Amino acid sequence: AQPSAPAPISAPLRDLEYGQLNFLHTTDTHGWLAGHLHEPSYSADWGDYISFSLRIREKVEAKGQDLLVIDTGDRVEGNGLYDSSIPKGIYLSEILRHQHIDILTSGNHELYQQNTSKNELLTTVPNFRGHYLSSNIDIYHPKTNELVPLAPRYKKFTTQLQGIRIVAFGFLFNFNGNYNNTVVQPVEKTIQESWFQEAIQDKEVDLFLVAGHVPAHSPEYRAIFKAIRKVHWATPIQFFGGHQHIRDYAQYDSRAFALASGRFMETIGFASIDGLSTSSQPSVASSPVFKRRYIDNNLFSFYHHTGLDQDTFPTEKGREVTQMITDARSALSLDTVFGCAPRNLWMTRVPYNDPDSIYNWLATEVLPQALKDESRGDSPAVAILNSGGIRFDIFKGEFTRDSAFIISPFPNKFRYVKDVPYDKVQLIMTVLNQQAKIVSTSEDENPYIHELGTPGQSHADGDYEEEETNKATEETRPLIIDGAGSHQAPLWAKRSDNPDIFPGYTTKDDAGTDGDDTIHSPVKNYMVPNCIQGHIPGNKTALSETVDLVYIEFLEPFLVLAGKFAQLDVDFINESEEYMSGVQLTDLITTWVGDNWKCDE
Ligand SMILES: O=c1ccn([C@@H]2O[C@H](COP(=O)(O)O)[C@@H](O)[C@H]2O)c(=O)[nH]1
Repeated sequence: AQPSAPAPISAPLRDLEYGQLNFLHTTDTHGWLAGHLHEPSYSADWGDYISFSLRIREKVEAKGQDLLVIDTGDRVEGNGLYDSSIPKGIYLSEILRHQHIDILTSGNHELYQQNTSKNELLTTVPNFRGHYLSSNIDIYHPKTNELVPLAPRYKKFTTQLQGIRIVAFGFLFNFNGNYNNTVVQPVEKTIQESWFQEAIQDKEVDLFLVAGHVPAHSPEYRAIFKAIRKVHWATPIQFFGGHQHIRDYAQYDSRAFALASGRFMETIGFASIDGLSTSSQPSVASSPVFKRRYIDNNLFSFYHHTGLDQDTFPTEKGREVTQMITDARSALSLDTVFGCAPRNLWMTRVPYNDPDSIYNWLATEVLPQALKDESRGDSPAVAILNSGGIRFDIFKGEFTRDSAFIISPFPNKFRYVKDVPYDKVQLIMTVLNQQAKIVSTSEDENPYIHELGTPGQSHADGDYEEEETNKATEETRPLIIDGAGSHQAPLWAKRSDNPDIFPGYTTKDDAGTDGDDTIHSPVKNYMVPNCIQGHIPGNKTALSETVDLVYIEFLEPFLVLAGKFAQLDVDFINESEEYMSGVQLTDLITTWVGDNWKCDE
């Protein structure tokens, strides 16, 4: 773990249930390779994960079993380790490559910016040659401008020890927010292509392995499942997915399961299958048995599952990578302090209009006080942000350069159109928040396009409180211990009634409620709107009838549609101009923090 990471806390654990074939899975790591430096439950780093997978490999191979390591994308955007370097990702790419990954795929975040996908093609794909798969993404090659697959479409291989014959694919969900140097083909169309149909005709297959940046429960995975089942009524299928930032496990039939392993290096997913045929034993009598476990990413869990301790667990490679991360964080000055947060500010743990909501803080303090384009004189403005652009909580204590990128990693600037009737702005807000389907930018029924809000909640089941004004009660508020001095406050505390249990993941999935390795008490979450607004009154106290409509540029395609619906006669693309030229939301936040959150001497 990193030198400043908190020590993990002991807790009751469920064991891993190994099988003939075992998997470790990460997804949506978003640059958090240093682990969480304020949360003991997730405080292991990528070096520890490397040691963990090496130790698990030793353990399973000693029993003649196999291990495969999977990563399903969104490795970038979301942490200073990736976003603060110039160019972005130079340290992250080097750190990542030290993990042996058997199958990896691209997420949507690898494709938002031109440089990110270019870096994927020229650096990450070669670093993981033979392992990176891209079944439905093409890229215009930066040198030839020819449209080429980002990586091979699929591969067939056999496992090292048992010779399990696997056909593997690597998909991305039907994403259409990519920069125009890449092309994402819808999954449903891709599976009609001849290469896919030929790949699934193979009769010498013991397992289909579908890795992808695709939710475990999704129309895309159902389509792939159906396509394979048309040809193979009984061959086991193991899907690995992601994108929604949740722990999830979907059962498609008794021989097809999908695992999603959370977000931000909080979770190491584990899956196993027993009862598979192999090249030397092509038919098996029994049905395969599938298992899953979500491991909290910390050393207490890692020691427990490997049966090792602080002396015997670390590997040389793991230690080296931990040091690489420390060096990179130092070179990037990620611990530079901009100010000290006087309290915790939450994304979804309190209602969004609560004084402790990060969105309330942005709407009532940061936007009104820091967003001002001098060239607009006294003109009042209403500024709109999508809540999904904010990615993490702020903990009481030091607010660092790393915190800024963790909260707001995207290089999004502000734009505005002038003289918009205030009532039209409010109508647009209603459309964005309540009529998500209307602002779908796709002709097709696309279940992800309206993800203006925070990733997990657009697909939340019963875990989110709908009632926005509902106040969290004492016992449902996360239990906090204030950090000493100006240090950040850790996000945990043991409960006095049950000293072994503290708040964390309590996952419900298609296999039940016993998936998490660590037994936790639940944390309550509240729905937040897709978009929030801040009022910038200028020198006037009351809002006049027309305002500057200021918006974060990510919202533009959605505003075009919402504007039409609100019968606002504005051409957002051609009539808008930059507001506070060159300033990004991240800059606005850091400036406000520097001006307002002084640290006590
Ligand atoms: O420039 C950007 C890019 C993305 N967003 C927000 O992020 C989600 C997608 O993130 P996932 O991790 O893939 O869920 C997107 O829907 C936006 O809400 C952004 O605000 N700005």
